[in-house]
Amino acid sequence: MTERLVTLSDVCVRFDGPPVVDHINLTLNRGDIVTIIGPNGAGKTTLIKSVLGIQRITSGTIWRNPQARIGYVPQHLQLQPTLPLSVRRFLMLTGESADTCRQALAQTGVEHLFDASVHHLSGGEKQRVLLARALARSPDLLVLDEPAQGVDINGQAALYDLIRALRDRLNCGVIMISHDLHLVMAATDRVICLNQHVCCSGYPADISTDPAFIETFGQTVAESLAVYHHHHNHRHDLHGDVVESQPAEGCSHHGVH
Ligand SMILES: Nc1ncnc2c1ncn2[C@@H]1O[C@H](COP(=O)(O)OP(=O)(O)OP(=O)(O)O)[C@@H](O)[C@H]1O
Repeated sequence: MTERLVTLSDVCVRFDGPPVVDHINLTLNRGDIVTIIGPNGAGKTTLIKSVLGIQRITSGTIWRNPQARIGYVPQHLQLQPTLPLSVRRFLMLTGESADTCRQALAQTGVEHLFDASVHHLSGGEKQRVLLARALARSPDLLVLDEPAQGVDINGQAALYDLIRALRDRLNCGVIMISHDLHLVMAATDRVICLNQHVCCSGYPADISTDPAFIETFGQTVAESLAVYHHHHNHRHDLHGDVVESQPAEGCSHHGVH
């Protein structure tokens, strides 16, 4: 059975000028992987901060499943460089036990870094440690703001594979922001192309031929993604049964359900 984790209804966020997040409707269910793409300044981070409840919305409503635990990997992590801090201590700041933290680190493939200094991690190691911190809470919903930043291309593919595997293992929902369109096309279930409002949304393969996508990213980018057109036209429920496909939804000011 579909279990709803979060629903945004007609959500707008405005700072001083025009809305940064403009009339967004979105539902995320357990088991979904939804990726938000869009140009710089499109409101992606503001949108996921609204999902988390750390960004006040100007209008609309957000419903969160009260039972759902949320794990968050932020875009930037500011650590005081003069403060000695091991990965173990960093993870235990979540309030979870050393055992739980070590297991979370094992799930992201970097258990050997348990006693390393957080200040000496490579880009890819840091992202895996941040992911482990989010996993330590056994989340029902994982919220990831550019999880593959600072990671080389092979590492990025591995990280997206890991996120999919974690979704399968934990049966959680995932909402993330990504700038790597090729990896998004290959590794996500549903894409939302955001430019303040939802330009288009749907399956990755359908999205790249949507006029609103081409307008946002340009013909060259859209053509370079043509390789993904051999898409899956169905998906499976938790029992492996085929369920109805969802075509891409074009045009502005539309929601994603
Ligand atoms: N607290 C704030 N006060 C004022 N303006 C803000 C605030 N937070 C974000 N903005 C503005 O809202 C717009 C959207 O920012 P946001 O960080 O959501 O974009 P983004 O799509 O995540 O961008 P990027 O891809 O560059 O990370 C930007 O113009 C930004 O300057």
